[in-house]
Amino acid sequence: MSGHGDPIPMTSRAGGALTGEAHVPGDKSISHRSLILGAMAVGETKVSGLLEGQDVLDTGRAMQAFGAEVINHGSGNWSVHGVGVGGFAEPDHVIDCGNSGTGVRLIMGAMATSPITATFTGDTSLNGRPMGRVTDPLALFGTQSYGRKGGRLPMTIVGAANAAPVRYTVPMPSAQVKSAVLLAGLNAAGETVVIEKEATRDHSERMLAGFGANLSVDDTKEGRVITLQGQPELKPQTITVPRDPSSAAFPVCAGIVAQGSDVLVPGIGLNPTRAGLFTTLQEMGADLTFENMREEGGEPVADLRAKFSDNMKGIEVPPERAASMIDEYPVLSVVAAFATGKTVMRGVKELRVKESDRIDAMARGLEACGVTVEEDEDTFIVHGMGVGGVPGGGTCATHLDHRIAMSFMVLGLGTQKPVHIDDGGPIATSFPIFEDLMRDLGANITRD
Ligand SMILES: O=C(O)C1=C[C@@H](OP(=O)(O)O)[C@@H](O)[C@H](O)C1
Ligand SMILES: C=C(OP(=O)(O)O)C(=O)O
Repeated sequence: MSGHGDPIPMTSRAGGALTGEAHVPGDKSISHRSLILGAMAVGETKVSGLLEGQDVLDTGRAMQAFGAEVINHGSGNWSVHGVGVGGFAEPDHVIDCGNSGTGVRLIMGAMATSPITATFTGDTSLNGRPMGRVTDPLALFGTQSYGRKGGRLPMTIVGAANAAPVRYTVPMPSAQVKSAVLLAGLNAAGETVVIEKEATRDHSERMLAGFGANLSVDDTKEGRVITLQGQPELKPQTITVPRDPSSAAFPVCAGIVAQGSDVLVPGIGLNPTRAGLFTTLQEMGADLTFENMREEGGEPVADLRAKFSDNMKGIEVPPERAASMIDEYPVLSVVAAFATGKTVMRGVKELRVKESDRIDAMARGLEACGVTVEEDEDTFIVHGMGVGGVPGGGTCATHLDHRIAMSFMVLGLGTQKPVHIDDGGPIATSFPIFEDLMRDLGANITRD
């Protein structure tokens, strides 16, 4: 999906409590990986609860272009007939990854050590994002890349024949880069080692092990050292995709900021590499509780109960927590506007290379709604105005960024005047049922 349709301006207004249960869709990170690893296994992988957002649908189409069969059985049930490690066919058209950084970077890794050539593109947002962070380590395998200036898409990748394994320390906290190198290492004979100084989401490691790859993870002074034996035969799996904590963040934060609310968001994974937002909200004094704590598929899971919180304080978010909540800073900065005092977010420069520059997008939108912010390259500070104190009334630019769009819709549920966004279309990339789900809870969110 290289373009979007007409912009969809939207408005959210305060008024009325949000109540009931919010069943959020499947995890986006795990959905992408289910399709890609399914395509690299031999035989049929069955997936239930797949996120049917545009990002994941684009990855499914890409896997078909590389020769896998991807079948939609309805109601979130999909199957993938994989072609095996090293079995990708050369696509006969350009691979369009739409809005998805995860999709394009993981797929580049997955094809980088097969002797085939593929050209990748995306929408205006994705074509502005840096790909050098992936093509630099892929070059160590012998993979060649030809992109636009600054390592931007559209880009052609020429896969390496007979790739040698690599040892690579990821220079920034990025699960996408780590995963791209691991996926490339699958078709390199010998041991590929990836080292990350800060732990990032570990779905690739867990799922590779689940598919039968020989992989070990060691915590050392150097960091997390992941060692993968190349050229395994991956075994097809039956996967139940858990609900996405990054999507859960929106009804949870909406419940916290909308007067009188009591919202239950059931079945959310609390994998420590993903759950930083919920810890942060509790530290701020938000009325957020974990009910029915349990284990599912080896992961901690809980039902999250979020109630209107009128006594939150701004805090310093520890920078070492950033990777575990990287996609949640936009909506955290909304909650911070309703706290008293400053919320200081340091170590967040990765936000500048997401679907938009998320520090800039949130700063400008919050200012348009009467909130004072401060920023530097790596820091974002929101000056809270307390419950009832946030004016609202602005129109916020979403820059083809789903999380910016949803964050400002949450803001409007607690402000004095309505909050507008110029385009809610990108919400469909990760949370296609967002509007219906929020309205069912009682949120006043409308298309203009
Ligand atoms: O690996 C993944 O599934 C993701 C990794 C993160 O990106 P980075 O690797 O760029 O931090 C995150 O922002 C993205 O939404 C999903
Ligand atoms: C950053 C995100 O996704 P991606 O990098 O896959 O586009 C996100 O979903 O917030």
